[in-house]
Amino acid sequence: MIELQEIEKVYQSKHQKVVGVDDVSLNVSKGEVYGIVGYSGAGKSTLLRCMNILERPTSGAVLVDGVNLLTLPPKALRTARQSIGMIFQGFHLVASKTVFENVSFALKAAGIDKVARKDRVVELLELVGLSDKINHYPSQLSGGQKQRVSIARALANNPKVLLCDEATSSLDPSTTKSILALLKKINKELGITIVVITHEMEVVKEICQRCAVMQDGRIIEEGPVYDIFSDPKEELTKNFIETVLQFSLPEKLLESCKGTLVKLQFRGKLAEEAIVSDMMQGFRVSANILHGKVEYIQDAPLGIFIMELNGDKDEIEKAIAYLEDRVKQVEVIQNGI
Ligand SMILES: Nc1ncnc2c1ncn2[C@@H]1O[C@H](COP(=O)(O)OP(=O)(O)OP(=O)(O)O)[C@@H](O)[C@H]1O
Repeated sequence: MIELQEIEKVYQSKHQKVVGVDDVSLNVSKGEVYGIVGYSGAGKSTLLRCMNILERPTSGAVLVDGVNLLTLPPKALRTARQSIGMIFQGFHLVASKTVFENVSFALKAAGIDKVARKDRVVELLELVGLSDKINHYPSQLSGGQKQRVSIARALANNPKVLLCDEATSSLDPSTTKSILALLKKINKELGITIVVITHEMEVVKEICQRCAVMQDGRIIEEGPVYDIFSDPKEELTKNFIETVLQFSLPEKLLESCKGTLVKLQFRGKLAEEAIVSDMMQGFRVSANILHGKVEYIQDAPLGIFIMELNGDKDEIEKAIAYLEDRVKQVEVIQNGI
């Protein structure tokens, strides 16, 4: 649905040159939710804005539904843009207009007549759960409600794609969850392709099927969200994963552990098997679980355990070999003292 080919965006001023996006190519498939994650300044917003030519890339090609937007004359580009909705962290609502007028405006701009506009606004507000706020002003709404209005406005002209620029970053955790649930519903029920940029890995975990990690204008890692969570390759990706999975142990606990510390990661069905108790029955070792959780990533389980093994060196080695054989992802984080 969206194909970026070798996108580069350079900001050139009199005294300096800043590379916002540096040679990025990626594909977002029709109907998927795709996440782009990175810290501030990584180039996420610039890249997202290149997808609807709010920002014109310095070089490269932007294909949306097979059409290279960079080759379109202004009028055709304006029409093509109607199939790409966008929402922002700051909502961008017009303060002096009611909810109805804010949503209706997008339809008016697309040349829809008054009667059809009214029906469509009512339908859209129902979809986002705000029918009772139709005559309210933005100042009378909470952050979550404002974002719902901006989602309704973005969907007004039946876009094929919805771009979300840090759409939940200014919302509290429970409002964030409800907005993410709404985005999920829009994706499932309306089949709209969604691209989200965020610095919150939790958002990626919650709604994305695939994601890319950006640093210094480049994509440093990309793949299915489950693979990124269960087997991150880059240090930065590991840091992002850590914010959700939090598998580090407190220093104090680490200091007091005298045994061998092992971290296990169970993918998919393995998370439901009794591997640790099988190991304890098979070998003369004791296992003290220091940390353990099963995280669900798009309904697929990912289990993480950190345990301390005690026993004879030989038995511990055999137990670890057994775990490696069954679990595959085993890391000895401290050898027994
Ligand atoms: N209009 C501009 N003029 C000059 N430099 C810019 C401009 N817009 C962005 N940049 C630079 O491009 C780089 C990427 O910025 P961008 O806003 O895309 O990052 P980001 O990952 O979205 O960060 P944030 O989450 O803080 O917005 C930064 O170094 C930024 O300073």
